[in-house]
Amino acid sequence: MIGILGGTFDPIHHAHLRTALEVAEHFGISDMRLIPGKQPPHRPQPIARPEQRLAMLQAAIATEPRLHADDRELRREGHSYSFDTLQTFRAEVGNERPLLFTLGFDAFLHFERWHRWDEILALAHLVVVHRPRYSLPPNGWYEPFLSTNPDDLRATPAGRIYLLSVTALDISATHLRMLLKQGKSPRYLLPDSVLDYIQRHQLYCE
Ligand SMILES: Nc1ncnc2c1ncn2[C@@H]1O[C@H](COP(=O)(O)OP(=O)(O)OP(=O)(O)O)[C@@H](O)[C@H]1O
Ligand SMILES: O=C(O)c1ccc[n+]([C@@H]2O[C@H](COP(=O)([O-])O)[C@@H](O)[C@H]2O)c1
Repeated sequence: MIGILGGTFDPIHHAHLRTALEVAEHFGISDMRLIPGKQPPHRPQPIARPEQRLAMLQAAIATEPRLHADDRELRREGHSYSFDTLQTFRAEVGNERPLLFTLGFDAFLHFERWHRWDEILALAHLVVVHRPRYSLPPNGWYEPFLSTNPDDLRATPAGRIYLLSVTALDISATHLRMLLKQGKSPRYLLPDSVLDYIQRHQLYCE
């Protein structure tokens, strides 16, 4: 089983890290990939450069062996579509190994607008994690795909949607960038190693 958490990570924060770790522990995953997007679709483009977002991610996960920084989207030109990313995983690991693509409620609410969204479940399972202030509408398109049994996801390579409560942390990168712009400290909302990097490179201050 390979776990995947994609994001803009501008910058990475404790809610991303807890989500990645809690998904890994819930499913017993030893290889959880955090994948920064080079050109994230459907949102304003990041402020920090791709290599800076990767460096902050690497600093954040340096001491946790289950979490791995994966730079495949940074090596690809154009929009960082998840469908394309998942296809590269399938080319590497074949069609049998379960892939667990993790995303928060906020991202999942727009899933039907994603590039080739209706083909993504043929490539991976989706683990949709709770995020404070967001909820899913009842009777959504996704209901026939829901599973509540982790063994279902272990037994098949793709095709299920699993809702998971993770520690509720109302942290967003937008809020962290706003604090920094206002000259306030985001300390304790993200790892000190990431804050050190931000300060050394004077990121998000204007
Ligand atoms: N506080 C949180 N709780 C649960 N999931 C989260 C949280 N923050 C981010 N995520 C999830 O992590 C993934 C990457 O998120 P992203 O890098 O866009 O962070 P963000 O804090 O939402 O950033 P921004 O404020 O810049 O949009 C998405 O799937 C998102 O839903
Ligand atoms: O593939 C798409 O069309 C698509 C559209 C929006 C978001 N995503 C993915 O969703 C993840 C979270 O995105 P974001 O913008 O919240 O950082 C990240 O892996 C993105 O690549 C993917």
